[in-house]
Amino acid sequence: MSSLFEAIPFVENTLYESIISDISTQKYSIIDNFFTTEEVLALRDSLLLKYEEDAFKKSAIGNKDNEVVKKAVRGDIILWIDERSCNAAEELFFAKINDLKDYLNRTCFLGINQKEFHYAIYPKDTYYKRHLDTFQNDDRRKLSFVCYLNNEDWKPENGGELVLYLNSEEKAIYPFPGKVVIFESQVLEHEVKPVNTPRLSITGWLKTR
Ligand SMILES: O=C(O)CCC(=O)C(=O)O
Ligand SMILES: [Fe+2]
Repeated sequence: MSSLFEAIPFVENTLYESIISDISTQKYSIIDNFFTTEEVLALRDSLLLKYEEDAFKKSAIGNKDNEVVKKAVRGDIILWIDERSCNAAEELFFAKINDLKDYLNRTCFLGINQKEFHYAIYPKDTYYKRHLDTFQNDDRRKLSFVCYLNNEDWKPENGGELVLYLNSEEKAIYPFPGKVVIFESQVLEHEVKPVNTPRLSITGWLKTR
């Protein structure tokens, strides 16, 4: 008799295995070219178009039921992405995210069955102070996911490093285009250093119900 697991072919994915290994040993993983140059370009165009349409709003601290806008803590402006009404670029984005999510669920039994993603723009002189990505009234966020959509010529002098506060060191990560950073939402405190050139990204969370 064939078992349920034999019915679903499993192909090991080297990239995903290295992400899983990184997260289990150090609580975070950095993937330099998770998105191709073309994908970044399409997603950046999508972000900029929506910004021109004025769809962004000042981001808030707290979740959707408990929102307070606090400029002293974070200065980015955000736009949530609705997976049910995606454009072509966003569809490709979610195809990659869902593939990774399904792999994580099959290999790590994480039980991820929800996700939420938003575009973010950090205008000049904004930042996001040191924080954890979980809320007092909601601990469903398991993995945080940041994808940078900056121009190819982004320079370290532009600021906006993501700093992860590890046990023994502070890890600074430059927001180069196509790079993805994944980390454990409930464990790793982090911050975004002040930017002196607008900084573009998509941030999201893989969640349990
Ligand atoms: O953009 C980043 O590098 C991190 C953003 C962040 O920490 C957040 O939105 O919670
Ligand atoms: Fe965060």
